[in-house]
Amino acid sequence: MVYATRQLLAPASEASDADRWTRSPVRERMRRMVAVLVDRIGLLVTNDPAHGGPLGELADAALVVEGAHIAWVGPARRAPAADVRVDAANQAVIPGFVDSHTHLVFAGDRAAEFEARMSVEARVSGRVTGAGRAPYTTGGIATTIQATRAASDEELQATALRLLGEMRRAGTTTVEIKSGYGLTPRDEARCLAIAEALTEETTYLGGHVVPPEYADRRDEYVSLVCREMLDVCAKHARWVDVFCDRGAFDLDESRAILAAGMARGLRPRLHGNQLGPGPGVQLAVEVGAASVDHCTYLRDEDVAALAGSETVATLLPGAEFSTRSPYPDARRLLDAGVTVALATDCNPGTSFTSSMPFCVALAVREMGMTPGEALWAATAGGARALRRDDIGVLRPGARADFVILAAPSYVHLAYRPGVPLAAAVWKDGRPS
Ligand SMILES: N=CN[C@@H](CCC(=O)O)C(=O)O
Ligand SMILES: [Zn+2]
Repeated sequence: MVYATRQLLAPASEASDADRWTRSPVRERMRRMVAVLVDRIGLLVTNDPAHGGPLGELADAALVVEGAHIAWVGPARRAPAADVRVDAANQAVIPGFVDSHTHLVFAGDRAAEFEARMSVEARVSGRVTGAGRAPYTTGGIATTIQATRAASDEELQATALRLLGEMRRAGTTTVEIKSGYGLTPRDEARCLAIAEALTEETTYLGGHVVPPEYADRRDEYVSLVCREMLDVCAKHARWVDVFCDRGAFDLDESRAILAAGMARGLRPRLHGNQLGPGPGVQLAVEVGAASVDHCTYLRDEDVAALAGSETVATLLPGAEFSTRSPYPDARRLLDAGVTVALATDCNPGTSFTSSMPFCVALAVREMGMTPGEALWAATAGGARALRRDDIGVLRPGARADFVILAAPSYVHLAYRPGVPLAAAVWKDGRPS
């Protein structure tokens, strides 16, 4: 089982023998005592600058796992003794991907919307051109809201679990999950409760769009998001997010939604500058957001504001791919000194991919990132976007989340696009 959801959701009184064993302190102590040596790593990416450069690469390396954490990292010839040895067969090992932006709790399918968007463009222009003929609009979100409200908890959970399984098999070991397709107090709270059973990184996105029933009562909806909806959602979330963009929320509305969440102890992050230039980036910097996500349309002052801040620019190339929009200019951000992360934005409307390797390949091919920069952004960058220092890095004390690739180098993630290269994925010190 990739995620121990059943144990998390099952009331204690209903625990089976297997559940009791899974949680038993004896098992936990036994697990901690076993040291696992991952040996013969041809190329180890640690993301620890102590080993040189941002990627902290080590050739002919090894690492030792104890319990859920990394205990030792270094040259294979100096590896300490261990209880169990795993042979990496001279392949590359990288930190697990940190997918810091996903919308996994939803129901329904929008393949028809995608097909129409692709087909209209081709028919109008007579050939496939860039964006502008049939651009993505936020209108399609209503389709997913309707399906999500109609779905049972079990259906929503099953979809999220299926997507998490896809992610894990591709090498992702940490996932942020947003609400945002319920948009009633009851539906947002149940979406977040489902997300909370799957990850620590949950995000309240009642401010995704104004749902159709509030179309003529925007102020009432913003008030609902800031009060009654937040009241029932805050306990399930670590983060508050808002979609500050054309067709979603304006600057004042977005500021109010973030302020309300922050007053309840949630930490801010934003969707911004996806559909056009706008105030999202400036607002993110103003409120000290951990991340502003999309960043497709940036003015010079936006880049400068990010460069002078702790706010990460999280780029979501799956969205530009699936909406046939211009890609964000990662090179411009990196050259200005901005911290860049990559994430999938997995959602049924703009980016129905669960694959971080696909996003890495797009970032390298289309956004001016080197393979090394893209790998860092998909691992350490994602960790920064979640303000975490225990993931996205392989050093003693960090979580033992890593991927043994079926490749001699991480460069293959972009060099061999679409090819499943995650040979083994370890999460919390265990292969999964
Ligand atoms: N940009 C806003 N929200 C999603 C898309 C939502 C949808 O179309 O369903 C995104 O991150 O791309
Ligand atoms: Zn999103």
